[in-house]
Amino acid sequence: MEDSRRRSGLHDFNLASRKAEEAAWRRFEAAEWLENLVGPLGVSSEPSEREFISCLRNGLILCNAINKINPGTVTKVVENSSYIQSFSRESQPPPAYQYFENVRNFLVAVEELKLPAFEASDLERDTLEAGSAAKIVDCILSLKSYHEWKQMNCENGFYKPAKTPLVLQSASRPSRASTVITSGSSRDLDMSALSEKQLPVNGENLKLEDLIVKVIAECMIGAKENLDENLLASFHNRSLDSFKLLTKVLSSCSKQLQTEYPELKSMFEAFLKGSRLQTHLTSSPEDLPVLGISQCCRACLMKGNCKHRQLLQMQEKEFVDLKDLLSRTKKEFKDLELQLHSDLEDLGNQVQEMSSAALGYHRVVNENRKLYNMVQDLRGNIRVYCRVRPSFRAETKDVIEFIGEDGSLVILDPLKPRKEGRKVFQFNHVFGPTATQDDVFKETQPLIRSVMDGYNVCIFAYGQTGSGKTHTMSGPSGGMQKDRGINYLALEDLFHISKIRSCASENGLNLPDATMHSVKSTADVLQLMKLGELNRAVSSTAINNRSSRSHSVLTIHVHGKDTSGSILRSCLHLVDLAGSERVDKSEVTGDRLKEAQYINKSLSCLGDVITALAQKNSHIPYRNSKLTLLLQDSLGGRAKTLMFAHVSPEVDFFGETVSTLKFAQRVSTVELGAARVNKESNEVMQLKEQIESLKKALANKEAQKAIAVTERTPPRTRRLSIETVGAVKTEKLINCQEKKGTKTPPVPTRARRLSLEGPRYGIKENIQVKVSDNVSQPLLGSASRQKFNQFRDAEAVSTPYQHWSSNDVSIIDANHHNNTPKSPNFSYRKRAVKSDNRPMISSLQLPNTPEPQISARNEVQIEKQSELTLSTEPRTANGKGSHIRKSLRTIGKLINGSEKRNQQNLILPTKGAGKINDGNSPVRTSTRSLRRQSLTGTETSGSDRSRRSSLGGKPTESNANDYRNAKTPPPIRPSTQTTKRWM
Ligand SMILES: Nc1ncnc2c1ncn2[C@@H]1O[C@H](COP(=O)(O)OP(=O)(O)OP(=O)(O)O)[C@@H](O)[C@H]1O
Repeated sequence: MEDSRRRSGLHDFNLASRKAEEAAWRRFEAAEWLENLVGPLGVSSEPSEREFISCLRNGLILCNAINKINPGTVTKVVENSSYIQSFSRESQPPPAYQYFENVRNFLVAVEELKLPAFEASDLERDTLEAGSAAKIVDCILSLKSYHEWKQMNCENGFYKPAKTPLVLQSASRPSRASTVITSGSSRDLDMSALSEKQLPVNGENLKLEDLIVKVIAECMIGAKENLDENLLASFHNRSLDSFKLLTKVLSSCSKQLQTEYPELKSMFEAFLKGSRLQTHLTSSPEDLPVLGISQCCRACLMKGNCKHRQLLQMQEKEFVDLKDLLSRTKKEFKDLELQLHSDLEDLGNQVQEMSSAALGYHRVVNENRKLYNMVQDLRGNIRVYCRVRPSFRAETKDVIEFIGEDGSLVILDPLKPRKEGRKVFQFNHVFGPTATQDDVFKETQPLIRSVMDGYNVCIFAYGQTGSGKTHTMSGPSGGMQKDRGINYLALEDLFHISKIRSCASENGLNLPDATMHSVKSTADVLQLMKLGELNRAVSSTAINNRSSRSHSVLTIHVHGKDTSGSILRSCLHLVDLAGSERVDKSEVTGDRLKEAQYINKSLSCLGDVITALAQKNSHIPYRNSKLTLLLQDSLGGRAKTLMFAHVSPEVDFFGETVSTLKFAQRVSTVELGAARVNKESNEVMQLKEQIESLKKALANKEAQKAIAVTERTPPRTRRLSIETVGAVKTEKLINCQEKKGTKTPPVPTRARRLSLEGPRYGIKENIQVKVSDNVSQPLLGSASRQKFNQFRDAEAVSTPYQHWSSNDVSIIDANHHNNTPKSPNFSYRKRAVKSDNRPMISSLQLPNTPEPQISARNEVQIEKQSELTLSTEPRTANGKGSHIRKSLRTIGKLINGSEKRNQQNLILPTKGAGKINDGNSPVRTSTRSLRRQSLTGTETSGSDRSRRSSLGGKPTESNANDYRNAKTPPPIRPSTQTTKRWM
């Protein structure tokens, strides 16, 4: 549609331009003829319409021309010269009517000759319009034809005004002159005159070419007679262009020439051959528009180099090319559009894929972390979580560079270039400064809950002073509800589970001790914890204005029975360690300094234990401090252990941060073996009961014997062992050993030391808060236990299937305080404690003097004692004693066979067990003391030299004051050094 419109537009343009050229051609011809006839016209050889008309306006040329053809036709011609002569004086142009006279005379003469005329107004400048010159040109060319005819016929014949096809259009316009001339139908015109004419002889005035053109023109006029009206109509309504018309006319001319002028045929052909017309006649239809112009461009035709045609051809070609280009571009555009659509679709799909991949990635990361933790559990590794507290100094730079979701932590040494100063650590999880207490608890919850399934769990917070340990374990001070720590949340959770499990059994078996009610809610325990918090030593240092000056241990014992009747016993230690500190930084003095030294010493012992565990040493120095002894079950008893390593983000503490992270890294390599459930089958329970009673009987017997022997013979101290001596003897032995400067003071000595300095520093007192007498008592005496068992068994029968018939929680708050007020609600006792970190052999309490109230924990210790006895060869024996021992041995074997775990946990005090420092310790004494010195800021000597900084590392006396040289744990075997990363 568009194409056809464009094509018709182009066709119109071609037609108009052809017409214009045609008119110009005729005008030039007229001008040329007039010039030849009357002399120079004063215009160019190819005048414009305006020029042409203006030169004819005065009618002088026209009158002269007609007078030349028919002399005397216009008798009175107003000449320019005469006019000039008559009006030169005034120098004014002649009036218009003078010119009009000339024109009118000329037009009258033309009309008399029956030639096409025009109107005088056509010569007026003002009325000049496009095409008005055509009538004038027609008139002049008719005059020319008449002149030529007159010359040819020499007055012999009758002139018929020629009307060439080229003037048909102008002639078709209604005009007075044409009406006159063409009053008769054009069909009335005949060629009779031409048929009568004689061909001019060669060599006459006319050239051959002119002659041929004349003949052709005549033929065309003649042929017009034969032309179809329709053909002419087609030409007028532009469905037939001039070229086709001319072609048709020429072909009829050619026929006519052949028939009428056979002698001209060859000449005609020769003419066509030499002229461009030949080309035009033989041109292909595509050249038709071009031909139209060429026809009109007579000058070009004559010269033989028509530039217009070439130009048009080029333009046509360009046009075709452009059309091609357009169609190609359109196609390309469509292709691009399609491509764009498909690309957008692809992009959408890719974005979707990527988002689902990202979701998948996060899922996989979480899954991997869980699996990693599972593997760690299976291997029995201590879990290590790292927590970075928020920075208190916004203006200083943080050393924390990156905290990964996968438990990776990158810190940056502020004094080194970025690349070299970067240190990467890997933990089970890292909590950033924005992590909330709930976030931390959520990660810890599964571990805490496993205590309800019979696993021992220990969670301890470690780190530099002021790094947020207490915040994690207890929350902000003052017992605020908001941001409560793990201690509170864990308790709440445990009680919640306990409640759910006991509700699950409508007639559930409750523990027989009704007094348990006092700790059935978190509030009860919180009460206890508040007591503990009150008793905890807290003071201000340069680093932390509420610095804990003692370790805090909250132990929750859980007792329960599963559906098979097996007893589950587990405990949860929640430990908030006192912070390691560089005394030069904390700027403590006096008592605070001593506290700091004790804190560092006990942490050092913890480091020793961790190192020994990491190196899988055969001997683990648990007994080197009260702290490690307390945590023995958790650190080596196949318990689930979690450590929170706390770091401060400030640049000032970079050294401490690195050392804490290194220590934590080492802790994470410790393999404790897969955790085990503390389950005792019914059979074992019965056997234990038996052992209990036998043991008691044996103890009574031996005590009596010992007294008798003491009375008879003086003590032989060298042969006494700590397992068999009586209290009095032991006292003596201790005194003796103290005099000798032994490194392992026996129990009573330590107890005495406690009374002297214990309440002041470090772990001073171990207050065991017994939640319920009724809970504890059955665990002690055999009579009570039997009673308990009977009750339990009876209840067990009545409730055939319950996963947990009930859970019972007893609590040992091992906070250390100076003056513990006796609470009427709770009974408590001082445990075997120590004021320093020397070993406490709590398991060596004399069997015949059991404390009236003893906790579940003590119960365990008693059990160990009995096993200890079983595995140790008795010094004295009589018939009865050996009999009892025999049966005990048998029972012990039974127990040992079914309860290997207890055996593994058992610390057998062999002859060398009382030593503080065993020879197996991998770190040299001197190195340890140097490390400790760097931490405590004091010279160490004697037995203190055997201690190692918990932070371990290289000797640092040379740079003890450099905070960047905080101690690092001692190197561990390459096999354990490898940072574990989750798959
Ligand atoms: N994650 C945390 N978000 C907000 N405040 C915190 C965070 N961790 C620690 N703090 C704040 O930092 C200060 C020091 O924390 P905290 O007393 O728990 O340190 P600590 O390691 O127990 O120190 P110390 O060993 O001296 O007892 C406290 O004011 C505490 O509220």
